[in-house]
Amino acid sequence: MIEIKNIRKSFKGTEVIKGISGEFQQGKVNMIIGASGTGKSVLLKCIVGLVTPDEGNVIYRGRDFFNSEKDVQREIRQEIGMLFQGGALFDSMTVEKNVMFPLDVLTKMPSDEKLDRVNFCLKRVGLENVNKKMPSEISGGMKKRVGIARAIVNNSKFLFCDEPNSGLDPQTSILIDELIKEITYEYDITTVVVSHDMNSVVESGDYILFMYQGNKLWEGTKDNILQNDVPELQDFIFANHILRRLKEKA
Ligand SMILES: Nc1ncnc2c1ncn2[C@@H]1O[C@H](COP(=O)(O)OP(=O)(O)OP(=O)(O)O)[C@@H](O)[C@H]1O
Repeated sequence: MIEIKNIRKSFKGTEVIKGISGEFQQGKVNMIIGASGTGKSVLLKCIVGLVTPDEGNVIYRGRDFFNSEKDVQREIRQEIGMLFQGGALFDSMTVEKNVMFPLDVLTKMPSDEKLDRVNFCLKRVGLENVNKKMPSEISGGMKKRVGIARAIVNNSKFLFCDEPNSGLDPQTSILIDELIKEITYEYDITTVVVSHDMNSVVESGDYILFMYQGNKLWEGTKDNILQNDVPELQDFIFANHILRRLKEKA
């Protein structure tokens, strides 16, 4: 589990995260949702330690990240896998080298063991016989799969995904959502996904934190999000015309 407590962050006197708390459960897909510019990415960066909050705590299975010694912070960092927007693969490295990268940097594993682990993860995300391809030779959906393989290669306990569906067609988006869900449940990972894709939210959101202008306005699950009584969340959800029409018919 990851607990966040009263996170605040300002840039040049403007507060963009205004005291957010929440609990991201282990073995669940936890989602941070909200409109563009509302602070989702800044909150995610505070959680993974890329940005230091002005106030608040981020607690990884009992370890308070910002109040820990450097070696504990390093230990937590090694347990984190990240899937960045657009995949963020290294263009000059093969698929195999991309997935192996965290093992090269973070472990002293022998080469044959590293290769076995890379092959296992590539197979797990449905990719075989692509080891020697360059990122430019594979599709956007395949790049995301490679990104997921790289994020779990070091047996991550925490998986962060920033807009995993960006740039994908609706069918590929669904496959990527399914993969993130399956991996989360199978390996009992605490997964946190930043998204503004309502399809993903209603399919995957075991826990959902809705942000609006730096505040948490609602939290709940995919099973009760459509019954919320928060006008800002309703506007966010029903900005999707199909959902709006379904609501009007209901
Ligand atoms: N390093 C920074 N310096 C100053 N302002 C920043 C910085 N990073 C983010 N902001 C501001 O913080 C606010 C929230 O940005 P953020 O990127 O978290 O939004 P978001 O909800 O992730 O949006 P999107 O869905 O478009 O990615 C914005 O007003 C942005 O301009």
